[in-house]
Amino acid sequence: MFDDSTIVAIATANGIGSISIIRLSGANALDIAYKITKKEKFQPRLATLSALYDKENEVIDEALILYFKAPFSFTGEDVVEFQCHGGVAIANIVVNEVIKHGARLANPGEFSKRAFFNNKIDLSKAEAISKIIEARSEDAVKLLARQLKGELTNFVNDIREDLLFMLAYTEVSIDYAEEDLPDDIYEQIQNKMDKIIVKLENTLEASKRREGMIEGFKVAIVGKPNVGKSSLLNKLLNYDRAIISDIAGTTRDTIEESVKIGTHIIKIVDTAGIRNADDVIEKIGIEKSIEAINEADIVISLFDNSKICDSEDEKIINLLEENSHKEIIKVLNKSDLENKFDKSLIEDFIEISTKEDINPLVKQIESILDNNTHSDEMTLISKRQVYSVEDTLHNIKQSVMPLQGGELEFFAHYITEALENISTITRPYENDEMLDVMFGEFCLGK
Ligand SMILES: Nc1nc2c(c(=O)[nH]1)N(C=O)[C@@H](CNc1ccc(C(=O)N[C@@H](CCC(=O)O)C(=O)O)cc1)CN2
Ligand SMILES: Nc1nc2c(ncn2[C@@H]2O[C@H](COP(=O)(O)OP(=O)(O)OP(=O)(O)O)[C@@H](O)[C@H]2O)c(=O)[nH]1
Ligand SMILES: [Mg+2]
Repeated sequence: MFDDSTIVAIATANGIGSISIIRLSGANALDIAYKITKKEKFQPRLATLSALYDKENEVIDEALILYFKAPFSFTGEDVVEFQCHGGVAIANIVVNEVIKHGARLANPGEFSKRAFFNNKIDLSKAEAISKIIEARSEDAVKLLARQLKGELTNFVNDIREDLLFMLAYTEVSIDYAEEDLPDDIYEQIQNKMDKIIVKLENTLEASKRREGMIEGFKVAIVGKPNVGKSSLLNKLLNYDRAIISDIAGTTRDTIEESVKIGTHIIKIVDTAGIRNADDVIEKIGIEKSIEAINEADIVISLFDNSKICDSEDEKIINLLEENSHKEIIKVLNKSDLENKFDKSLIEDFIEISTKEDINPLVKQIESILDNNTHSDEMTLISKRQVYSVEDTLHNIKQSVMPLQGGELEFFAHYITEALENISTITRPYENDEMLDVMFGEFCLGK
């Protein structure tokens, strides 16, 4: 499936740090380590201090050597790690020397790919590793760590077991006479089927709700012109990102920036003001605001507390009602000025001023995100996983009718397809291209 060359890469980040790790994997890893250290033996899994030499016998560094004897390593092959002094210069010299001794530079994700093909990790775990490295919030890390520890693997295995049970039903029905089968076998199948359907639907729904945990939840700030949307964005970011002015229509395009709130990463979207405009550019801006509402996980709807509520505000209140399934936070801004807004028109609002402390709003955002993330529901972490579950669900639903009609061959056909689809989450077969693309997206040295 891949060549058996010995691969090498710097495993640590490219920059200044106290230690750099160079990782080697493959049949020649140990031999190369002997040559570079002039040693004759390494005890597996025991850190050994040694000088490293180049081909001219000059000392490169003093390093810790760690040998993992196959198959008990991350990749399942012989692995040697050189834990050197930090910085990119030493690490590059070591890599070059290792290459001179016959290793080649690893491709992105190649260590993980080998771990996968040697059955050390399945695909769901490989995906978790890849995403954990890029995760920007503690929440994302915790979610991904669960998948790395096998939560999705177990989920897939449970479903596979149930599907196999159902498939076995068709076998026994063919092999045995009707009267030898348990009376309730059909109900048992139907019960299992209903349970799987609910389980898969819940997982898809929970995963959709928690999509933002990895990439960041989207928070859109909307309102009519001049209510202080850009001022709020700047305040949340803690720097002057957007231009602010008292001229209505200052922001014309949407602005998106990431910031951390509590343990969550959010993407804040500042939008153009929503109003009845004739100006073409402004109209586009308004359409984009509506789009931002559609895409957002949380909508912050801003009103000007120093002005009397007008038809433009009402328009926004209507727009919010159309989106009442979303998390909406209604905010009365400019509360430092004389309050003129008719508060009976909206419920559950927060009063703030972007000139002062906006903590009540931040707390509210945090609490919504906490509620959406702090649960142990099974969560899918990639589009690939979502598609597999959707396809599986589809197959199972297709199998219901044939089961009821006693067409057991058709029933078995759909259940077999469901089995294949759910299995692709952990172990896709005959799909080299997809695997190449996937592992190619991993960071170098992983
Ligand atoms: N120095 C170092 N730290 C690291 C890694 C590494 O490769 N090197 N990892 C790289 O991602 C992660 C740890 N993951 C690892 C996973 C499996 C094995 C391993 O040797 N597995 C063997 C033995 C298992 C055991 O002793 O329980 C095996 O699976 O057979 C090593 C690291 C994070 N930290
Ligand atoms: N007194 C007071 N003025 C504010 C407050 N927030 C914003 N402003 C002022 O209101 C004006 C409009 O602020 P922006 O942040 O540009 O408003 P916007 O909603 O982004 O406006 P558009 O981009 O035109 O849609 C500016 O002059 C701000 O300084 C506030 O809490 N109190
Ligand atoms: Mg603005």
